[in-house]
Amino acid sequence: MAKRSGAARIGVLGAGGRMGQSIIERVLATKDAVLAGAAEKPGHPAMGRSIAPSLVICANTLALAHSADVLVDFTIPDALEENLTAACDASCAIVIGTTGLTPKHHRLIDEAAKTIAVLQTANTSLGVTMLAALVKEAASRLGDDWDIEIAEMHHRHKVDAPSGTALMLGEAAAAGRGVKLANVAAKGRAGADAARKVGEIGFAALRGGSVAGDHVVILAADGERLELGHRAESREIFARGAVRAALWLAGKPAGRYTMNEVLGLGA
Ligand SMILES: NC(=O)C1=CN([C@@H]2O[C@H](COP(=O)(O)OP(=O)(O)OC[C@H]3O[C@@H](n4cnc5c(N)ncnc54)[C@H](OP(=O)(O)O)[C@@H]3O)[C@@H](O)[C@H]2O)C=CC1
Ligand SMILES: O=C(O)C1=N[C@H](C(=O)O)C[C@H](O)C1
Repeated sequence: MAKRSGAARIGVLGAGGRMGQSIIERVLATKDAVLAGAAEKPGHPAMGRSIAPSLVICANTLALAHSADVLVDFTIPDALEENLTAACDASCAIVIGTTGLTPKHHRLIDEAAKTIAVLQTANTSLGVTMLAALVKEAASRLGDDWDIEIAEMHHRHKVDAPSGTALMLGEAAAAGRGVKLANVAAKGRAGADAARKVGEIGFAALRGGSVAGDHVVILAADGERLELGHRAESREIFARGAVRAALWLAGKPAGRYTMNEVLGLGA
């Protein structure tokens, strides 16, 4: 990947979306970043919209990848394969913030990371990255008699549940406990047979209004409760973290990187 010289050129995918718009603003306000362009899916109402002098939102992800050092993808899971293919074909790094990813998507990311630099995270904020480390530590030190539950609230438009961040915090708790999340996760309890099972990590998802993203991990024992949480006051924090990650990733050799590395918290 020899495309980089000077400021990093960033291409934004999902440019008409809530995060896409916020990331474009952040790139334009960042000294070391240059907006290479922005793309949306064909036929999107934002197509052709002006985003900077002589730059409009286009539908050609591959052309954008060729003109960028790094793509920033906050779109939908179904767009991931095409976005990774374009990034690999153009030898362009990619930051993936899209949530709702399945194991199949993670296999595609691992495969792409053999060719290009890829950073995937469900949450680009500094606070949540730190929170995940704290949750892992707490889960590893407190015994199995501490029940772990994760609650989150997001705006009324969010389509995936539990949030990618809630699942990431669940992974952190499970890793602290030395178990696999898939074996202990309880998502959306309901009905007359929903009593908590020993060792479960439970999830509750609330949706409403314009909430940017609230998460709390509750560790509950007999007689006491530890709550570790984070509240996003606006999408700006995610955009700030995404651009920071993009600048860090541009020019890196092929591999799969983490937000912890961007923030110097270790792999
Ligand atoms: N990692 C993090 O820190 C954060 C992650 N997210 C995640 O980012 C994703 C986007 O969130 P948000 O911006 O709120 O959602 P939006 O629905 O507002 O934006 C997604 C955009 O992507 C567009 N899109 C769909 N398919 C394609 C495609 N093939 N190519 C290019 N663009 C496409 C959508 O178009 P259309 O509307 O027509 O479908 C839409 O404009 C979600 O998965 C969300 O959970 C959000 C915040 C922070
Ligand atoms: O869709 C959102 O808005 C958000 N999605 C991410 C998630 O699923 O965790 C991150 C953040 O909480 C906002």
